[in-house]
Amino acid sequence: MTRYAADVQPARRSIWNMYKRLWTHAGSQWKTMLAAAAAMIAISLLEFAIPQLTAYTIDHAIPDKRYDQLLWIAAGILGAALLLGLFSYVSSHLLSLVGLRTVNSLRNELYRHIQSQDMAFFDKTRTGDLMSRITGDVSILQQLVSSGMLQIVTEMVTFLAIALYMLYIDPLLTLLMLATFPLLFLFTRKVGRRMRTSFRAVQETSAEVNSHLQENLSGIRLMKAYASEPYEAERFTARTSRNMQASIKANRFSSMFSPTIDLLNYLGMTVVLLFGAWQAMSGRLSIGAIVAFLAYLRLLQNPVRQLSRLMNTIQQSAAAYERIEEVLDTKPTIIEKENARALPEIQGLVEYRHVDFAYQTDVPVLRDFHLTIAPGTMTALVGSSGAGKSTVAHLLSRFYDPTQGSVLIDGIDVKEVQVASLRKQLGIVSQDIVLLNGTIRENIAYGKPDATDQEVEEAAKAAHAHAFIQSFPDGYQSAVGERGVKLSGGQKQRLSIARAILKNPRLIILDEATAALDTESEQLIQQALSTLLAGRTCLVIAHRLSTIQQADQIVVLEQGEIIESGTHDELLIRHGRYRQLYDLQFPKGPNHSPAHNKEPLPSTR
Ligand SMILES: Nc1ncnc2c1ncn2[C@@H]1O[C@H](COP(=O)(O)OP(=O)(O)OP(=O)(O)O)[C@@H](O)[C@H]1O
Repeated sequence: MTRYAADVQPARRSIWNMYKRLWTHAGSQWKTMLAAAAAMIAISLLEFAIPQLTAYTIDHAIPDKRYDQLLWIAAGILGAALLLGLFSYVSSHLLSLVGLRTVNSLRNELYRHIQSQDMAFFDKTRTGDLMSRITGDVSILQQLVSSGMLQIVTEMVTFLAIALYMLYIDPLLTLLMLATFPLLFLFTRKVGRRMRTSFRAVQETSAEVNSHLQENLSGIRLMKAYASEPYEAERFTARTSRNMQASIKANRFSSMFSPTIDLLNYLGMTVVLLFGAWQAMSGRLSIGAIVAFLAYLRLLQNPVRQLSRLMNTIQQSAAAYERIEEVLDTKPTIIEKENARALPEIQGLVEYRHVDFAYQTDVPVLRDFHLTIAPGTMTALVGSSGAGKSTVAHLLSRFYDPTQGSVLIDGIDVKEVQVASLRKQLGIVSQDIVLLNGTIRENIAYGKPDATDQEVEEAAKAAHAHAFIQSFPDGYQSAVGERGVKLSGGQKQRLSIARAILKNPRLIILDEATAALDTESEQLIQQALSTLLAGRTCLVIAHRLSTIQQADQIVVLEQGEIIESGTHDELLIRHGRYRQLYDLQFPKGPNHSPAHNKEPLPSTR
C-alpha cells in the first residue's frame, strides 16, 4: 500500500492534527457552530428540567394530593418535550451544515494539493487510491464534524454540570457512582487504538478495491479482447474478500464497544440503587430524590455512552485522516522559486546544457545530453525504444527536473520561471491523446477557453477536422465520451492538433504517433501537422523516419546519450546508427516503402 509521508503519525498526534486541520476548514463557520451549541445547551437544560418535574410530582404533588398541579406538570413535560424536539432538529441541521461545508472545503484543498504534485508523484500513485482518499476518506470525516466535533464538547459540559449538581446533592453517592469512570477511560483508550488499526485496514483494502476497479474498467477493451473476464473476476473477488475480512474485524471491535460500556454503566447504576436504597431506608434520602438521582445517572451516562459511540467515529476518522494527511504532507520536487518570474513571450531558442537525468536515482536515463535548437527550426529525436526521447521532451515541459545541468528557453533556465507561464507557451501533441468528457468545442478550446467560435472553427479547419466535426448531428457541440471513444484514432489526433493550433504556441513538442493509420487519414494528419509546425520551434519525437527527412537537425539517441546528429543527408552518408535505422525501415530505399506514402513534415527554416 502506498505510503506518501515518511511515516504515519503516532496515534494521539494524528487525532490532534485532525482536529487542527478540520478547524482550519470549520473555523469560519463559528457562528453556525455557536447557534448549534446554544441549541445543544438548551437540550441539556430541558433534559435536566424533566426529572426535576418528576421528582416534584413524587415528593410534593402526590403526598399533598395537589390535583390542581397535575395539568401544569403535564403541560410542563409536554412543553419541554416539544422544545426538546425543536432544538434537536435545529442542532442536527446546523451541525450537518457545518460538517458538509467543512468536508467540501477539505476535499477541495486535497484536490488542489494533488493537482500541485509533480509527475513523479503520479508515476508512483494509483489513481483509484487517490480517488478513494478524496471521496471515501474525506466523507468519513464528515460524520465526525457533523456529529462529533461539537457533540464532544457539549456532552462533556453536560457531564460536568450534572456531576457537579449530583456532588452537591449527595457527594458520597456521586463519588461511588463515578468510580466506574476510570475503568471506562482505560477501556476506551486500549480498544480505541486497536479500532483505529482495524479501520485503517478497512480503508486501505477498500482503496485497493477502488484502484482495481478503476484500472479494470478503463482497460475493459483489453479484458474483453483477451476474454479474461473470469480471471479478472477472480482478482476482484480476492480484493473484495480482503476488504470484507478487514471490515468484519473492525466491526468486531466496534460491536464489542457498546455492550462493554453498557455493562460498566449498569455497574454504576447498581451502586447507586443499592447505596441509595440503603440511605432511603435509613431516612437520609427521599424516594423522589433516588428516582431523580437514577434519572440523572442516566443523563450522566448518556454523554459517556455518546462519547463511546463517538469513539468509533473518532477512530475511523483518525484512520481516514492519516490517509488524507499522507497526501497533504507530500511535497512536490518541482517547486516554483519564490521569486519566480513569468516567462516572457518566447522566441523559441531551446538549450539543453549537459543534462543528466534519472527517474529513480540509481538508473540514469539521460547522460550529458547537450543540444541547442534554434528558434523556428525543427529538431527530431530518433533512437531505439527506451533510449530517452520522451524524457528529453518531459524536461522541456518541466514535468521533471534534471539531476545535473539545465534546460533553457531563450537563455532562461526553466527552473527560474513560473511553471504555468512556461507551459502556457508550449504546445504538446502526444501520441497518447486525451480527450476530456465534454463537447468537441470544449476539447479544442482546452488551452484557450475564451476562444471565439470562429477561432475554434479556424483551428479545426487548419487541422482538417472541420469536415468530420460538421458531419456529426451536433457539430462542435457533440459530446465526446470518456477518452473520446466515439471518434476514430485519426479524428482524435486531428482534434488534438486543432487544440495545439488554437493555443498557438511558439514551441511545439510532437510525440509522433506510432500506430499506423490508413493512408488518407495519415495524409490529413501530416497536412495538419505541417500547418501546426510551420514557423515554430519544434521538438519531434520521431518513430517513422519518413516524416522527418526535412528536419533541420536529427539527433540520434541511444541509452540516454547522443551518438550522432546532423541533417538527414549528412547522417545517411555517415553510415552510422541513423543509416542503420533508416535501412531497417526502408530496406529498398524510401520510395519502395509502404510507409513512405506520406508527406514529410515541412522544413521550418
Ligand atoms: N515515469 C517513469 N518512471 C521511471 N522510469 C521511466 C519513466 N518513464 C520512462 N522511464 C524509463 O526511462 C527510459 C527512457 O524512457 P523514454 O520514455 O524517454 O524512452 P523513449 O525513447 O521515448 O521510448 P519510446 O520510443 O518507446 O517511447 C526507459 O528505460 C523507461 O523505462
